[in-house]
Amino acid sequence: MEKLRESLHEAPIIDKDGYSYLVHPLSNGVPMLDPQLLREVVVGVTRVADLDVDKIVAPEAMGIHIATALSLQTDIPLVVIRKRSYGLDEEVALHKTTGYSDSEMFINDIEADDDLLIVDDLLSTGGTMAAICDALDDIGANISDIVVVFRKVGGSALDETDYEVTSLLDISVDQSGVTIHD
Ligand SMILES: O=P(O)(O)OC[C@H]1O[C@H](OP(=O)(O)OP(=O)(O)O)[C@H](O)[C@@H]1O
Ligand SMILES: Nc1ncnc2[nH]cnc12
Repeated sequence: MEKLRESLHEAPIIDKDGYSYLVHPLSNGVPMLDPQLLREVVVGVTRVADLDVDKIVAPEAMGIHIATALSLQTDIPLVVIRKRSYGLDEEVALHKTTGYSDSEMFINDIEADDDLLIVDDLLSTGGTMAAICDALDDIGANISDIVVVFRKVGGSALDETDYEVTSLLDISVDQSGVTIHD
């Protein structure tokens, strides 16, 4: 994970009403995402993830490019959990909160008994992932694995659940920069 580590030292931090927010190619699409970095991440995910699944699931927006690259690499189909409703039959809505926002998301085309790998760029409060896991569980899907690129240390909403998250790097973020926790 050499490129991933290096990239964190160059990443700007912005203040979102007192919340230190990492601006990183994988988490924001800016600054420019180097294909070699994306490749390193996809290889990293394939090494740790359970790939014996029916579908890769990624939340809009910044899980999408990671999950797309992973889908191309593994031939596993991809479902995106969207921030907009399509009003399709069986669409499931969920409410998610992060450290700086509050919004709805919508799940389509996940069925009971689907085996799923959930992929996202970053886990912070865990508000997004916990809401997604609850909704997928209500549908009756089986969450086989959850992999994120970055996990902010210090505890998350997932700690109170049975779901385990694997991260490529554990980090903390404050105004002075990013610390990697090995
Ligand atoms: O653990 P949490 O506190 O829930 O934060 C993690 C979530 O926050 C970011 O998404 P965001 O909602 O900012 O949307 P984006 O992907 O469109 O940037 C990130 O991509 C994760 O999905
Ligand atoms: N890019 C980011 N940096 C820090 N915390 C976050 N929580 C969600 N996205 C984040």
